[in-house]
Amino acid sequence: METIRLTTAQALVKFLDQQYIEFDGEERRFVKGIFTIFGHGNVLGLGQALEEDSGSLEVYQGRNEQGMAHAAVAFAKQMRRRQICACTSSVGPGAANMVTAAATATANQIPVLLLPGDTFASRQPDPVLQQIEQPHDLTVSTNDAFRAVSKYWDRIMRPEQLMTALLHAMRVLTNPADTGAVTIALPQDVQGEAYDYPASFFAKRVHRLERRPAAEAALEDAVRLMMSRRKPLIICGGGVRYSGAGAELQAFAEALHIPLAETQAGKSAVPGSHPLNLGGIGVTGNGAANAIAKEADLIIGVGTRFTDFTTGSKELFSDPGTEILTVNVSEFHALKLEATPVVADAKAALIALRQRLEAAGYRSGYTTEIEAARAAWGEEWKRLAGIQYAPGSFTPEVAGHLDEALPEYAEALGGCLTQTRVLAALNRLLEDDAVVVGASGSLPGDLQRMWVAEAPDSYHMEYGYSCMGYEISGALGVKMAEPDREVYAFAGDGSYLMLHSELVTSIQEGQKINVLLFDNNGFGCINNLQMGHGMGSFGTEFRARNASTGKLDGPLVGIDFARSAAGYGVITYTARTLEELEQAVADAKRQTVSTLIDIKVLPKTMTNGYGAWWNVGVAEVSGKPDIARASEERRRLLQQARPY
Ligand SMILES: Cc1ncc(C[n+]2csc(CCOP(=O)(O)OP(=O)(O)O)c2C)c(N)n1
Ligand SMILES: O=C1C[C@@H](O)[C@H](O)[C@@H](O)C1=O
Ligand SMILES: [Mg+2]
Repeated sequence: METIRLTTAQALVKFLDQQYIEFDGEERRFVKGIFTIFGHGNVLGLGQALEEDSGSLEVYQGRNEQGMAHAAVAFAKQMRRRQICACTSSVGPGAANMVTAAATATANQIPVLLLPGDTFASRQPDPVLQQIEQPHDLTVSTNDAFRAVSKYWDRIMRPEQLMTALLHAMRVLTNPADTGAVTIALPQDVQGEAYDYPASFFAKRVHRLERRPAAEAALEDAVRLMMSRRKPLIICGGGVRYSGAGAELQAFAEALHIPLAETQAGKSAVPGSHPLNLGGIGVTGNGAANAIAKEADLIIGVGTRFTDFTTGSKELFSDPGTEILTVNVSEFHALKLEATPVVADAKAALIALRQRLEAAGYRSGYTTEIEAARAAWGEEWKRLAGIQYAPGSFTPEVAGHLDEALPEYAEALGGCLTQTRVLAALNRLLEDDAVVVGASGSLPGDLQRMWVAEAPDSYHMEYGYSCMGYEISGALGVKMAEPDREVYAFAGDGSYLMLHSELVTSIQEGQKINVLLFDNNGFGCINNLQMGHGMGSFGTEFRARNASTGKLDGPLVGIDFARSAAGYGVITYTARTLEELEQAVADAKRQTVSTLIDIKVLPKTMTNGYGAWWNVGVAEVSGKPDIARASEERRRLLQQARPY
C-alpha cells in the first residue's frame, strides 16, 4: 500500500483540499478556505501545515473566533450549503469563543467545520496553559462544550483516527436533512504527530447531493388531502432556497392558485411582489399572511421547521379542522404538528405533486381574498412608510411605554427618524439584487414584515438562533459568497456593540460590506417585550448609572458609531434625516471599501402587532397588576393554541 508520511494537521489540510460536491450535475470544490486565529493550541500544528502547503484552500485571519465562525456560517448559508469554510482556533478561550457560532450553524442547519485546538493527548504537560481541569474527569476539556451544539463531534487522540473522523465529518457536512456544525477537536501534540497515511485517503472525493424523491404512497396521501381542501396556504421555508426550488414553488402556487407566506429563511425564494406572495408569516408576520393563515384549512409547509415565530407559538393555525401537509427532506421536521408528511427534496416533491394535482383538476377555492389581503397590507405598508415624528402630538407604533421620553431621545440622538420610514426608504434605495443581512433585535421582525425582496437569495436572515453579532460577521461571509453583489448588514446598536470585529477583517480582505446601524440607544425590542408584559423599563435602555437613585436611570449614553468605525478605515456617515440617509446610501454605493451609516432612529417606532401571538414566560407572582394581567392573558391564549 502506498503511504504518505504527514502530520495529523498536514493530512487534514490535504484531505480537505480534495473534497468536492456534485449537485444537479455541477461539481465544485467543497471547502473554500479556512479562518484562523492562532495561539499555542494550533499555530505549530495546523498553522504549520497551512504555511507549508495549504493547497488551494484560502487562509483568512479572523479577529474574534465567534465572528470568524459566523462569517463561515453565513458563507455556507449564502452558498446554499454547497460550499463551506473551516475555522481553526487555539485551545481554551479561543475554542470557547466558537461554541456560539457552532450553535448558530446547528440551529440553522448550516454546515461549518470547526477545528479547535485541544489539551495534550499525552498529558505532558498537564495542565497546559488554558486547560480548565475537571477533577472528576480528566478527559473533559473546553471542547466538550461543542458536543451540545454540534451535529458531529470528534477528538483526534491518535493521528490515524483522523481518517474515520473526516469521513464522518463529510457525511454530516453534506447531508441536506441533518447538517450543522461539525467539530473536530485537535489536541495540540497530536496535530504535529506523524503517521504513514494511505495515499488513497487523499484521492479526490466527490460527494453527490442527491434530490431525494418522494415515495409514491406519500404523494398519494398528499393529493388526497389537498383535494379535500379549499383554502390551503403554503409556507415557504429555508428548505426551498437550499433546494433551489423557488421557481417550482412559484409554478406550483400559480398552477393551483394557492397563496404563499414566507419564513425568515424562505424569504427571497419567490419575488415579494408576486401576486400570490403574502410575505412574512407568524409572530413577525404581516397583516396579509397572518389573516389568510387564520382562515386556512390546510397549511402546506415546504422546507420549514415550524418554529414558534412561524406558527405564532402554535396559535396561528390552531383550529382543529386545519390540517398540515409537510414537504421536507428531514423526517424530523416533516413529522411535526402531526402532519401528513412528504419526506423529499422540495424541488422534486413540488414537481411531482403539481403534476398529480393538475391532472386531478385541483384549484383552490380562493376568489378575491388573496388580492384583498395583499391590498390591505399594501395600504398599511404605505402608512408605516410615511410615519414621521412630530413633537407633542406623536403616538409611536409601540405606544404607551416611553411616550414621554421620546423628546429626550430625539434630542440625545440629534434626530427623529422612525424605523419604519427608514426601512421603506432603504427598500427603495438599495440595489434590487443587493443582499440584506440580519439576525437579531427589532430589525428581523420589521424586515420580515416590510422588506419586499425581489431578487433570488437577496434576503439573508439568521433567525434560527437570532444571535446578536452575526450581522456584520455574516455580511463578510455573504460578500465572500457573492462578490458581485452589494451586501448590507442591518444591525441594531446593541448588536453592533456586542460584536463587530470582522468589520476590520472586511477591510483587510478588501471585501466591501455596508453596515446600516440603527441606533435607538438601547435593546429596543427587549424593552418592548418587557413593557408590553407589565414590567417597567429595566436594564434595556442605554442610560448612565444615576448617582442619586443608584440605578441605570440617568442620562442616555450617546455613541458616535460613525467615528468609532472610521478609526478602522471604514467610510462612515451619520443620518439624522431622510435626506442625509439618501445621500449616504448614494455615496456608500460609490465606495470600494466597507461603509457604515449610523442611522439615528427613535425607539418605539418599529412595527408592532398584526395578529400573531408569541408565547413568552411571564411571572405568575408579582406585585404589579399589569404583570398579573399579562400572565392571565398568556393563560387564555395558551388554551387557544395547539398544546403540542
Ligand atoms: C448573543 C445574544 N445575546 C442576547 C440576545 C437577546 N437579545 C435579543 S434582541 C436584544 C437587544 C437588541 O438590541 P439592538 O441590537 O440595539 O436592537 P433593537 O432591538 O434595539 O432594534 C437582546 C439582548 C440575543 N439575541 N443574542
Ligand atoms: O429575545 C429576542 C427577541 C426577538 O425579538 C429578537 O429578534 C431576538 O434577537 C431575540 O433574541
Ligand atoms: Mg437598539
